[in-house]
Amino acid sequence: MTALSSRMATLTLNPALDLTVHADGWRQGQVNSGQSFQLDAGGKGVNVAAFLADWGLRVTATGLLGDSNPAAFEALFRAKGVHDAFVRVPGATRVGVKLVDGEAQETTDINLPGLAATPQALAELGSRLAALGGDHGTFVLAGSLPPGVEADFYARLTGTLRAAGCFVALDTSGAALTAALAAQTLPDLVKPNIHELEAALGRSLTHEAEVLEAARDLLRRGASLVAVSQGERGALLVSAQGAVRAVPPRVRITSTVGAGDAMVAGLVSAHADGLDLAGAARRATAFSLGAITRLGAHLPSRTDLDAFAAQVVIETLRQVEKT
Ligand SMILES: Nc1ncnc2c1ncn2[C@@H]1O[C@H](COP(=O)(O)OP(=O)(O)O)[C@@H](O)[C@H]1O
Ligand SMILES: O=P(O)(O)OC[C@H]1O[C@](O)(COP(=O)(O)O)[C@@H](O)[C@@H]1O
Repeated sequence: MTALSSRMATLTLNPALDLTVHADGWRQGQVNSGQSFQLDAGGKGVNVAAFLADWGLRVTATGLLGDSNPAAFEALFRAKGVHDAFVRVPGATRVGVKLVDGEAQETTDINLPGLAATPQALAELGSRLAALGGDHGTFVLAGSLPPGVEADFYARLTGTLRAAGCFVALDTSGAALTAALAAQTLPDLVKPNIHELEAALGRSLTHEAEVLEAARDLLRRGASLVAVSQGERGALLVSAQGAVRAVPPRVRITSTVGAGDAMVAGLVSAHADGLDLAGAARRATAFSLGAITRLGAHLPSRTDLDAFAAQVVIETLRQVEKT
């Protein structure tokens, strides 16, 4: 097989067991009563793999997984038919706390650092990635880097994978995103949210024109699609075809956890299907709407996704050339 294979791989160096607590009207610094809780296997690449598998694609999930609490991940992979290529490492995968206030329609996330990666674990992961590179044409590199991993990990891996002819999508934050965006070889697809992009570039992007200019700069430097998500304001997508804003309809939110991961999965599936920019924006937003209207990384039926897609408003943005 060649790197043009349709198989996709997602990489999660820092998975998380997401503990969602529903506590309507909860107040910071007070004793609160909650209504319910749920524990889901998560982390960015895990979620992307789950969404892609729900869409019907063949997916391998790799990364580093604690060997003392892998059951929820293994059950998720079995249920979705995701090939489990995670390296097991000693210890427990972190828990991520997600506090949902259904009244205020607000989700508060507390993400922890995660298990430190040892040189041995990283070496084993390197071998596994090299093997996957032989028969996977698309790689999604997603999530924060755990302690023990250099900030330029994604930047270097992107260079290696793209040199091998793979399509690379990146969704990360902090120093890892800064390094990846400053690298010689950029990922094909980048999906930061607006706050992550501002932090990575070290400047605020208040006006749409500033976001567009930042995205176009990444295109000039080698990316083929930049999607900047902005929560309920939707997302701005920029490619060689132009720029669009995808505005979601108002929906009843169950939890916004996984909204961005679903968008990444939608964009990757749109790329695989050769959709144009507007089609990709519609598909990706429909995936996000599917994610925020349910708990865990599960897509609704194709009928429901089509209904969401039909409600997304695609605004074409004018190219404002600098004089
Ligand atoms: N409150 C919301 N209402 C409607 N759509 C939303 C809402 N929050 C997120 N989305 C959808 O999910 C996409 C990704 O959400 P965002 O919060 O920007 O990503 P991330 O999870 O990476 O921070 C948005 O572009 C939008 O389409
Ligand atoms: O790797 P990070 O940046 O710490 O994020 C981990 C968290 O992100 C999630 O993947 C959700 O991400 P999004 O809400 O951005 O889609 C959770 O499952 C997980 O707890």
